[in-house]
Amino acid sequence: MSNWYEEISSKTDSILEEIKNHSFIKELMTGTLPKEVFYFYINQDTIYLSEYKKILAQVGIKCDDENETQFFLGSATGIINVEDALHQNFLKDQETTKEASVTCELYISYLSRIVHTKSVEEGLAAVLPCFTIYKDVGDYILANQSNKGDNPYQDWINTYGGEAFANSVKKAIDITNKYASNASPERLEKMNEAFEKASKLEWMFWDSAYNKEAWKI
Ligand SMILES: Cc1ncc(CO)c(N)n1
Repeated sequence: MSNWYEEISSKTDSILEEIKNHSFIKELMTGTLPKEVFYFYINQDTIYLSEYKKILAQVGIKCDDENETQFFLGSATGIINVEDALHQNFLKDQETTKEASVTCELYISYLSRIVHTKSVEEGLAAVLPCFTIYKDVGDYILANQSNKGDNPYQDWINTYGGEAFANSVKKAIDITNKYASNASPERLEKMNEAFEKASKLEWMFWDSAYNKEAWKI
């Protein structure tokens, strides 16, 4: 019997395919991604994660089961501590900015609006691609790369392709499926829209880093 996540991931499969085929991901896999592009990405991702922590905590507060709240609060602190360490490691000795790019600002603002002004179901659907897409990309690279020994980005790849992250992604999916199973058709439609929009924003986030996106003014 299929569940909400299976259905929405098959509907948005083309976005995931576009992400896997993006030059950013292809070059990350071969290790040929220019260093300055990766630094731009990690710098923006540091800014993104500092807001995403708060967004996850907010989703957790809205859940009505204590274990679910614990899971999201734990994700906000635990997983992101791991990611922060990864980021600090890659960014050491690099010049950094505190200014979010247009796309980073858009993604953070979108998630924040959904979790603060919409239903818990929509909030869960909006934050889910951050879990699932990174896991899918991590697994995809691990399964297809031929240079595990000498890829400068291997620590990044292992973080998202690893088992610890997979467990946490599974839990996020299970919680969201549970809420979806009790949602009205109207609310399910909103969940689908949120999942799709956040998935597109994931693609845009990588694309904006690849092009070192600048504010027009
Ligand atoms: C933009 C973005 N989405 C998802 C993740 C995974 O946590 C991340 N580090 N950055």
